[in-house]
Amino acid sequence: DSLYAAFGEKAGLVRLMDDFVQRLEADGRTAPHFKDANKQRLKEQLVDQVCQLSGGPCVYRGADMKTAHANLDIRKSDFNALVEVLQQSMDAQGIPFRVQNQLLAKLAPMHRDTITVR
Ligand code: HEM
Repeated sequence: DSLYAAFGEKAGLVRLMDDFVQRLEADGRTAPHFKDANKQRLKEQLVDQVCQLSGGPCVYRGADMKTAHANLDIRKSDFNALVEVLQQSMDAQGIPFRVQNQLLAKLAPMHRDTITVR
């Protein structure tokens, strides 16, 4: 079965990203970064991006990761905090650990383009 199916297809991803962005705004480590973000657009782009990455029928049309994060002050610790919040969110949605790790493996290499402060 595809990873997309394991995430509950489009409806599951919409639920996940709603919850994820809410947690990003609530967590003291990530909140400052997302204070001025367009949360609705961000959620939609995350749904499309993860839908495509997980083998779903979507096409991600947002900015490439380097461009999207270029003007943001993102450190390795911020990246790690975001991944931890995503894990909390996937736990809350009942996503199996094995499935969580399959997504995290696809996101991990993006540290190169999203961490802007070395
Ligand atoms: C695997 C890691 C990451 C992925 C997959 C990811 C994904 C995305 C996507 C898809 C967008 C939307 C691009 C667009 O609208 O065209 C975005 C924007 C953004 N991301 Fe990330 N991101 C990652 C890491 C981070 C980290 C670590 C932070 C900060 C803690 C961060 C903060 C932001 C902010 C503030 C925006 C802009 C929102 C706005 O201005 O409306 N991202 N990201």
